[in-house]
Amino acid sequence: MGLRFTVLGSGSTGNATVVSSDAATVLIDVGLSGKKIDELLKEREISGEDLDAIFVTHEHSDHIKGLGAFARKHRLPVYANERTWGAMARIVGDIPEPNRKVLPTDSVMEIADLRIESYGISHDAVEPVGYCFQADGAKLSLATDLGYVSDKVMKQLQNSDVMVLESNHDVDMLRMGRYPWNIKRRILGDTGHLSNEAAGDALCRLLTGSLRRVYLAHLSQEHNLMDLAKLTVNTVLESNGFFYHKHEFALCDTYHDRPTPWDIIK
Ligand SMILES: O=c1ccn([C@@H]2O[C@H](COP(=O)(O)O)[C@@H](O)[C@H]2O)c(=O)[nH]1
Repeated sequence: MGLRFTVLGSGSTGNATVVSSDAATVLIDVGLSGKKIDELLKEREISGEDLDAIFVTHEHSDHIKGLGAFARKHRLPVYANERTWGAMARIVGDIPEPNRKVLPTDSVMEIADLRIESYGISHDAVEPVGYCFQADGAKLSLATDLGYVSDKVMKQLQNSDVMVLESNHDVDMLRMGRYPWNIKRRILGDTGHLSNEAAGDALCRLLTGSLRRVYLAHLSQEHNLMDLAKLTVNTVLESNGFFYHKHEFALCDTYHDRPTPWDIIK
């Protein structure tokens, strides 16, 4: 069991993911209440006491809603870049100084045998990041809240074994949906969220290496369906000549209201 993870919740109602190596366990984002995170951890047979640290992607409430309460309750160190700390200070409240850890964007650190790398992404937060994790020769990449996938991000995601990739909306459903135009424009823009097609396009450039599973994540409950997201991503892949067998590669589900099973990458 060298590297494993579970997505506890995914979507604009709250995001949180646990990544675990042989000797370290970390939580990425606390976008649900602290109480809910405790319940979800219990469902996956771990607890806040098993965690070594929390890593924050950005200051939007669906990523930090329960951060302050959860970090205080379990006395956990919290890692974020300097500007994200500034932007979330008021929402998060008091985190004791020794547990306020600054991890600059595009830097690498290690907790025991788990290597953690942050990378900058395009989203309308002050300095949003994604994270890649490596242990025991395996690589997991988390890539959500992306307006678009830049060449730099693409390079960062290369050689992943498993990815959690945003597939937020179906563009036609969003265009015809009930959100006000300014919000639609934001979601569709370069600092918004990845569509199903954009996720498919990104995968066409990533499916050449070791990639075995991609969890489609941060799906809109208004403007998407898991089956539609998978169909669209598959259609983009096939129209670009990528045909695969189930045992070689799989698209997997995430949920807004329940955790994914533990995925044991290695
Ligand atoms: O009334 C709203 C609804 C949503 N948003 C933001 O839009 C994106 C996409 O939301 P989905 O729930 O995935 O459709 C997300 O960032 C929401 O926070 C909004 O600003 N106002």
